[in-house]
Amino acid sequence: MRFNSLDDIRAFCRDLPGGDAQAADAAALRQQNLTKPPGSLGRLEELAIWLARWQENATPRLDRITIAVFAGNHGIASRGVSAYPPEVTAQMVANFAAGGAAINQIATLAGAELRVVPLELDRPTRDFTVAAAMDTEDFLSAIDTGCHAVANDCDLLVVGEMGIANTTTAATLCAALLGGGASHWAGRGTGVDDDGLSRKRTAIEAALKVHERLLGDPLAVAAALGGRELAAISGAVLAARQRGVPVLLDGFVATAAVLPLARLAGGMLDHCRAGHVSAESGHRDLLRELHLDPLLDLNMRLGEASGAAVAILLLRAALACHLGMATFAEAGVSGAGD
Ligand SMILES: Cc1cc2ncn([C@H]3O[C@H](COP(=O)(O)O)[C@@H](O)[C@H]3O)c2cc1C
Ligand SMILES: O=C(O)c1cccnc1
Repeated sequence: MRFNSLDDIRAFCRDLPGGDAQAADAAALRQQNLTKPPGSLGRLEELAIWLARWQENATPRLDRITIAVFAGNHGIASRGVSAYPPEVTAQMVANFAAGGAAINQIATLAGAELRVVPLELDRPTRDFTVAAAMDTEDFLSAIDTGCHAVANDCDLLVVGEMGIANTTTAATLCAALLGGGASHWAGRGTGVDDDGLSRKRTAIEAALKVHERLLGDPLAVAAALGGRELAAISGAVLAARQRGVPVLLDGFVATAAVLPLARLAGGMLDHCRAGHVSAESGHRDLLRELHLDPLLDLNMRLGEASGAAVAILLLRAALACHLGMATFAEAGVSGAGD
């Protein structure tokens, strides 16, 4: 799939694929017949049914899981909004390739393929307190990169990011599209001190002023106040919707990346689940705004898809029960009131 204009994206969002209701009904019926009191596996039951709906298959699979970590650099990093220098983005991309990051360990444990996608790291986006971070062409190109990260035969997509200063970008998108002010959405990210947090708030406020006239247009906001790796995440989420691939979102940054899409169309994130709620302040409120109930709450605040990757293990538990358990009839177990 290729979006040649912002209007192409808007058109796709107006006519979203709805998943397979029959596959979901069949999976729900199977859950009723498995050897357990109805509902006793709690959210694991709902997760199995959700996989069936969005894979369009009553017998869902988790044979091929892709974790896509998109990386980008941000002009706003020059404002002293991160505890780390921008070189760390490329250095961590090298660390992912060498197998030395947290996500490498969790991906291996979860049986998932890790795909790291750097987006023009030596050409940071513009400082959005001065000008638009990206022009439309740049934004669409990042969306396209995200679309290409989703294979047709993928059973589950997990999205995350690496980009020094991108918690400022994420907070700016939230403030622009949800209101509430810079202080509400700015958190400590990699661990900025009080001065750093204050620089973050100042940058967000300046950006909101400079781009005030765009604030009613979610895609214009995503281009002017976003980042390439966030745009790529939204592209991957769009492609997943088209290709019948359910998605796990990682933390604050990955969730903020899809906020502009959610503003375009109710139901846009129905094929997505929040893998976890990050300790980054703002994530819990953002999830509430998007009606996403996180699967895990582990006080993690790393990014790089790590929280969502841990949640793959829960999906594997849900699927193992769904596919492997016996029904009451098969096991000769009496039902309630038999
Ligand atoms: C060594 C290291 C590894 C990381 N892995 C993810 N992030 C996370 O931290 C960054 C966002 O925080 P801020 O907005 O404060 O810069 C992103 O790159 C994010 O993925 C990391 C950050 C560091 C330093
Ligand atoms: O929740 C996140 O996405 C996050 C938190 C801190 C640093 N980087 C990312």
